[in-house]
Order: sequence, then C-alpha cells, then structure tokens
Amino acid sequence: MQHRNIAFIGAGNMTKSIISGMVSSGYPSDRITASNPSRPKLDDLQQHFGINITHDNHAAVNDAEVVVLAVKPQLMEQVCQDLAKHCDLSGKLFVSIAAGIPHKRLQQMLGGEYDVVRTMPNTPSALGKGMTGLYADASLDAQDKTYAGDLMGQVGDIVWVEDEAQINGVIAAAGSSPAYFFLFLQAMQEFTMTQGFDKDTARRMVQQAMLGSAEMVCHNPDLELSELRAQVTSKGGTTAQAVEHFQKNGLDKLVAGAMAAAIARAEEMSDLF
Ligand SMILES: NC(=O)C1=CN([C@@H]2O[C@H](COP(=O)(O)OP(=O)(O)OC[C@H]3O[C@@H](n4cnc5c(N)ncnc54)[C@H](O)[C@@H]3O)[C@@H](O)[C@H]2O)C=CC1
Ligand SMILES: O=C(O)[C@@H]1CCC=N1
Repeated sequence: MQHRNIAFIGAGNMTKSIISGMVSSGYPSDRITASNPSRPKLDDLQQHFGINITHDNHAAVNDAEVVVLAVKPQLMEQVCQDLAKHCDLSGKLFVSIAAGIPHKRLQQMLGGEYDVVRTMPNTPSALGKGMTGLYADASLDAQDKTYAGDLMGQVGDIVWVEDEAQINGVIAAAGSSPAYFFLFLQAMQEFTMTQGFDKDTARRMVQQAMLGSAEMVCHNPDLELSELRAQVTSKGGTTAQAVEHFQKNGLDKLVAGAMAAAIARAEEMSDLF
C-alpha cells in the first residue's frame, strides 16, 4: 500500500489499536504522527511503536496527507472547527473512526466538501484481527478509496458499505461486539470459579474454548454456524441441555435487543453531535 504521511488526532484506545496493527504490518513509523493533549498516552505510543508525537493538532495536520479523526464523538465538532480555522485542509484525506457522526456532518464540521471516509473499526485491530466497515460518497477519488481500504486492511478485514446507514449495522455487529464477547466470557469465568477453579484457570479454559471456536468458524466457511453447534451437541447430552436453556430463555431476542440498542444509540448520536 501507499505509505502517506498520516496523523491521528486523539491518541486513545482505538488509535493505539490501529497504530499497533499498522506498524506490525510494516507501515513506516516515521510516517505516523499522533496528537493528544496529555503526555502519557503519547509516550506510550512512541515507546512501543517509534512514531512521532505532538500536543499540537495543527502541526500534526499541517504535515499530514491523511488525517484520522479519532476523538470522542462529543469533541469532534470542536476539534474539526479548530482545524478548519487554523490549518489549510485542502487536498487532505480525512478518515473518521467516530461512532454516530455522518459523512455530511463531518464535512460541515470541517467547513468544506473535503474528502472524508467514514469508518467503524474495532479494538482487535491491535492484533491485526480487526473488522472495519467503511463508507465514502461517490465523489471520493479511486486512489483515496484504495488507500483507505488498504489502511484498515492492514489491521484486519474490511467491508465497504454502499448505504451510509449500514455503518450503524457495522457498529452493532463488529465495532461494539468485542465487548459482548468479553461480557459473555466474564459470565462464564465467574460461573467456572463457582466450580472450584481459580480465576486464572477459569479464564484460561473459557478463553481457549472461545479461541478454538472462533478458529473453527473461520476455517469452515462452508459450514453453517448451526452445523458447527450440532457437531458439539450430542443427542441427550450435556450441550443440548445448555443450549435449550439459552433458547428457552430468549437468547436470540436478547442478542437482537442489545444490537438494536447499539444502533438506536448511534442514530441518537447523529442528532446530538
Ligand atoms: N474504543 C472502541 O472500541 C472504538 C471506538 N471508536 C471511536 O473511536 C473514537 C475514539 O474512541 P476511543 O479511542 O475509545 O476513545 P479514547 O477516549 O480512548 O481516546 C480519545 C483520545 O482523544 C484525546 N483528545 C481529547 N481531546 C482532544 C483534542 N482536542 N485533540 C486531540 N486529542 C484529543 C483524549 O485525550 C483521548 O486520548 C470515538 O469517536 C469512538 O466512537 C470506533 C470504533 C471502536
Ligand atoms: O462504544 C462506542 O461508542 C464505540 C463505538 C464502537 C465501540 N466503541
């Protein structure tokens, strides 16, 4: 991929995940800059990945061809308006990772019809196992579209969505979903501890079961998820009892409700910010 000068505005969890994945995939660290108001996160990024750091958003943006907008949604307007006021933004490609802020609104915040790609990554990007949804409007140049896809492709799998509203579906399915899996595992760990296992052993067992299951899903794309489940579920056995308990207690509805709540919040955020 092209190695353009890239600046991250905001050096939080998601920026660290993406930079970690980029550097492991060979993106030159001297072409990456992160800007953040406080020092410790920047020092951590510099120590781990050897990138450039600054407290000055303007300097970071002035030197960059690509600007990743990686602050919390509620700060986005303030940050973008400040950039618009103090920097020449023409010719730059903007990549937003913020939940709930529409493409048009980002252009409005930046004060012009700049090239913007709206993305929705997730934290497993840190390990190169991310999943990112991307959206751009038809005016985006093919080279910029390729760059944005390659950038997020360095930290995992990607999917382009045609209709911007689908980004909220990506949030529910992939952006927020690592937290659902962690919550589920935590509940399993806690129950396992009631069976006389210490915390670490309980974690080791449930995490290895999750890892193995995820690998089985990935290595068997032709098998339906229900078939993989059937392979574990002996007739009249233990799994059948557990699965029946989940189903009787409305697991499908619970999951659908949680994902719909994530989407509803993303929609609400697009009115708020
Ligand atoms: N954490 C996640 O799993 C995901 C987060 N996102 C999006 O990524 C964005 C960032 O989220 P996180 O990294 O989780 O948040 P975070 O709170 O860890 O990071 C935000 C960073 O922005 C910095 N910041 C605050 N004001 C600033 C300013 N004026 N200029 C530059 N930096 C400033 C903060 O000090 C902080 O380090 C959000 O918009 C969120 O919607 C998207 C996908 C997944
Ligand atoms: O919770 C959030 O709003 C962000 C977006 C997806 C994951 N974290």
